[in-house]
Amino acid sequence: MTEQTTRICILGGGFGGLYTALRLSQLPWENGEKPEIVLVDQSDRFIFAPLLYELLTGELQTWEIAPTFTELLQSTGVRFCQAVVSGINTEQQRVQLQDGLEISYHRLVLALGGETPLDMVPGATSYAYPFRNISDAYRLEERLRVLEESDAEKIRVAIVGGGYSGVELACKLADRLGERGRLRLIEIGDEILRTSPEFNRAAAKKALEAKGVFLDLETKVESIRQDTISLQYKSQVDTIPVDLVIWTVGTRVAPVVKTLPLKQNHRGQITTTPTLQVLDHSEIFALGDLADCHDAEGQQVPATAQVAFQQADYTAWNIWASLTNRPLLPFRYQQLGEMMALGKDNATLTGLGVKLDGSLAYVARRLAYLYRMPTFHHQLKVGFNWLVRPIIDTLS
Ligand SMILES: Cc1cc2nc3c(=O)[nH]c(=O)nc-3n(C[C@H](O)[C@H](O)[C@H](O)COP(=O)(O)OP(=O)(O)OC[C@H]3O[C@@H](n4cnc5c(N)ncnc54)[C@H](O)[C@@H]3O)c2cc1C
Ligand SMILES: NC(=O)c1ccc[n+]([C@@H]2O[C@H](COP(=O)([O-])OP(=O)(O)OC[C@H]3O[C@@H](n4cnc5c(N)ncnc54)[C@H](OP(=O)(O)O)[C@@H]3O)[C@@H](O)[C@H]2O)c1
Ligand SMILES: C/C(=C\Cc1cc(O)c2ccccc2c1O)CCC[C@H](C)CCC[C@H](C)CCCC(C)C
Repeated sequence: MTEQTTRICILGGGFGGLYTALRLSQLPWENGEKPEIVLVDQSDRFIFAPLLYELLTGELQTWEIAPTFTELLQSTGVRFCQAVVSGINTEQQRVQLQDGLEISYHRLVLALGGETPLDMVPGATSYAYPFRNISDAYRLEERLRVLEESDAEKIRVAIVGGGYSGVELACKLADRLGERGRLRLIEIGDEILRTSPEFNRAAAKKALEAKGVFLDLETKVESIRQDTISLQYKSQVDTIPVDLVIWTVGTRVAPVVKTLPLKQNHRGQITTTPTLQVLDHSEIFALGDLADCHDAEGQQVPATAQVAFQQADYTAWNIWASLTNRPLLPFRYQQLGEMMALGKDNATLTGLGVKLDGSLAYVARRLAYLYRMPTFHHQLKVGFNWLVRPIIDTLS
């Protein structure tokens, strides 16, 4: 009788899934122990979301922030399968794909991330633009191009959500649109960037003010139409003409995750143990935005790339440990700080005892993200381009 190779199936190739696959491929598997690693994603590209805004300003190109999985997984031994996950039979340990194929697994990694809910107010699904992935960025780019080519004197943009995405988008778009832009940032609370360190919040407020972005605080979006947005402020509703509404509020787990017979919290996130295993299913690991995870100290971890990136190391290690009869490690989250883009030559950074803003923070943020990019080969390609491109641009 032939013994079947152990198969690890990773669903989702974002910060959680891709980095788990890469780490797993680097672990010291002994001869004959090396499992088959399969990474499944609906897209052909990994997306480095923290740098997604830079596509809109032309500062970066698609290949830099969204390399293909084929390129990234070259010579790692990880098999990539481009497919939409439609279900999981947790009893038979089989993943169902939309094209009808099935993949059986010995260990399963759930890392499907989240999506932006557009059904929070009437009209948003039809008229608002989300900003989460490459298709969103391309769709938004196309709308901006049409507006820029129109003969309208002003381009009126409303950005819903004064969190990180809303603030970063507002600053980048203000720089792109220049004098033609009329931007407003709509925030339901009485403060933007509620969870940010004071230094970053102050730098962001200063940048928004300098760029003339109008702040609507304590303001709720009532509804969105093709060319208007209705805003409620202190029980009064105003309807304002707009050319573009961008929706950045909320993260919801994908519908396929909701259908799984696994314990979930009120937001649909899957409950994990500190070792990142799913309750009652020690063969299934969950991480990133879809996981409800309390770390070794009992702290609930936020839904960020920084967290998913760190969880990937633990997930890979714990899968390796579970297959080689070693003890598993509880996830220890290290909050290293946060960085924010505040335009085409401005950023803010608070972390590891360092506080920076302006162009220095801009460069530091770029370097810190270069260091976080997947694979040394991709880092080299991108880093080389960042060094050489300004020289070519100056000469041409
Ligand atoms: C514009 C933007 C900027 C951000 N900036 C930062 C930042 O600066 N710092 C930070 O810490 N966090 C940032 N975040 C948050 C961060 O991107 C997420 O927390 C992080 O990506 C979560 O990682 P994940 O692996 O859970 O999911 P993701 O990285 O979203 O990956 C999920 C993957 O699953 C795939 N997938 C989904 N459903 C299916 C399906 N049914 N079948 C097959 N594949 C599927 C997707 O294609 C995707 O590749 C930002 C988010 C956005 C939108
Ligand atoms: N640079 C970075 O580090 C970075 C960049 C992007 C994303 N991220 C991470 O990715 C995740 C998502 O971030 P995000 O910025 O996209 O979203 P977010 O953090 O959820 O921010 C959304 C903002 O919108 C507000 N809001 C909620 N409902 C609203 C409504 N109906 N109308 C108007 N405003 C409303 C929220 O206010 P309340 O807070 O009062 O609810 C919050 O300020 C977070 O975990 C974040 O840390 C990080
Ligand atoms: C705040 C820092 C890291 C946290 C962090 C934030 C994210 O948004 C992530 C997204 C995705 C994956 C991981 C993370 C993540 O870990 C970085 C702190 C950086 C330090 C404070 C110092 C940075 C030094 C520069 C690299 C060099 C500066 C040179 C300068 C221009 C002279």
